[in-house]
Amino acid sequence: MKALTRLEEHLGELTQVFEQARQRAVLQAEPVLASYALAIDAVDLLELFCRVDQPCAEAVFWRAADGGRSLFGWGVAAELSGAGEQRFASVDQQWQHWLRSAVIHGPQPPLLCGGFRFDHQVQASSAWQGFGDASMRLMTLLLIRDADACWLLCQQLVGPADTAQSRCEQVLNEWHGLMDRYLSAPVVTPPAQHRRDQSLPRACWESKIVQALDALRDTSMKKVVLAREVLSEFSRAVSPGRTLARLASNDPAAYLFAFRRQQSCFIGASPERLVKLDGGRLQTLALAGTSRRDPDPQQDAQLAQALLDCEKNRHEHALVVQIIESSLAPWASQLQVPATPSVQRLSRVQHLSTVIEGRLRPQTSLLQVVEALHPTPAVGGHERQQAMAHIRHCEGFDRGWYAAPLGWLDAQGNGEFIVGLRSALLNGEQARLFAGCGIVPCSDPASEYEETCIKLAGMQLALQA
Ligand SMILES: C=C(O[C@H]1C=CC=C(C(=O)O)[C@@H]1O)C(=O)O
Repeated sequence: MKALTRLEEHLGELTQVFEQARQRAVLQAEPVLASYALAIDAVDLLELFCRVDQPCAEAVFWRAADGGRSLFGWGVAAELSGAGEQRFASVDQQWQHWLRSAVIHGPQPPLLCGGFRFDHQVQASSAWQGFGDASMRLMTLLLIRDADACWLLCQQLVGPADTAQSRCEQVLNEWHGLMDRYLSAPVVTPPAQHRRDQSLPRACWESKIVQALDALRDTSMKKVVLAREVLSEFSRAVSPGRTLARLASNDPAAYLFAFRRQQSCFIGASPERLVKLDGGRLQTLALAGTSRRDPDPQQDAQLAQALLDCEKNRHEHALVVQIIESSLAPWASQLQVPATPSVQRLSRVQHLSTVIEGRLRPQTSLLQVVEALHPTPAVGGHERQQAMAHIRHCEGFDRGWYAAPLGWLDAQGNGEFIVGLRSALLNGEQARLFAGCGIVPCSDPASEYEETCIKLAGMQLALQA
């Protein structure tokens, strides 16, 4: 807590940074990005997220699966958005534009975090209002933790008509709001009791799989991923903090994320990295092919071996590897692609997984790679346009940010995006849960349905009182 109260001591420097940005903004006649970072004592960012768990907070939490970087963002200073086909490019261009004149101070560069809608061609349903086709936010306060090092980043967009003082005040107001919530006694609300679930009846969903199998037989489409949405209702508002804490303890090997926007929170524990970029080194992951886990280690090892030996799962997986490799080729060199997959174990499921590494080509940005990869056949299908059209016409609900790229990028071009799987959209007493499966010609509708149930179980457990 001591670590979190030092901002006032830096007010002089903070004002100087904002003043410099204001002067540039006057010269350029447009707002200028200003960021000020300072090292602070290590803070448990998950605990921070849980303690400031109150409705209407604009907050973000993100934690890498390898226990690497965690982020906690509070308050929105500015947002880069985009719509339609150009959404990745337009965020990229606006970000580059801001960075050309930015005033940056301290040991961490400015950083955006947010996400992209799964399919920009589908109109957002009312549940997903506020999330956008592309929405990368400059959070007013961003806490970054890498291993034991921790930083506080204050970010603002300073306009020509602003004063440095007014910008400082905004940062301090957010800071005090955060501290008030953090330091006040936690509001202990009784846990929400699960009331009921609504979803497409099993037979109807399985008939969609039969329809997909027909399409795989009758067209040149080779794979399509179909998902289910389950609308769960609870006795009272579901707490994002409590849910996130449970996800963290139930599945420590997953990426954790929570995007709080107005009354809603998109939350999850995803096993799937889309792409990580660190100093030009690129890492991505092909993840497809699933089996359940078994509490008995011997049985569990047998299930893993059966997954590796299963022709259907190997085919489903190989398609993902092949497409990721070809999608990356224009953007990355020296690609290393292992010939055989390994097994990635999570608490409830195990997946076939292949780590793919390479070097980013010059003049290429992280968002160009994200755009090239999304949607991989692990969440869309192959051929991509055919599969997307099939999902659009047959799935029957709005995926929103489910199965979409979520993550962060910084002013040095580094960043990481994951795929928004094993997730739910919380809104008051309701939670929409999502899970899907890759359908290939020999898929069995009943087994696919059961696979979605296992994939949903992690979130269901986290939501349970
Ligand atoms: C689409 C999902 O999982 C994908 C990722 C891993 C394994 C998958 C599979 O085996 O079908 C899916 O492609 C989901 O969890 O909703």
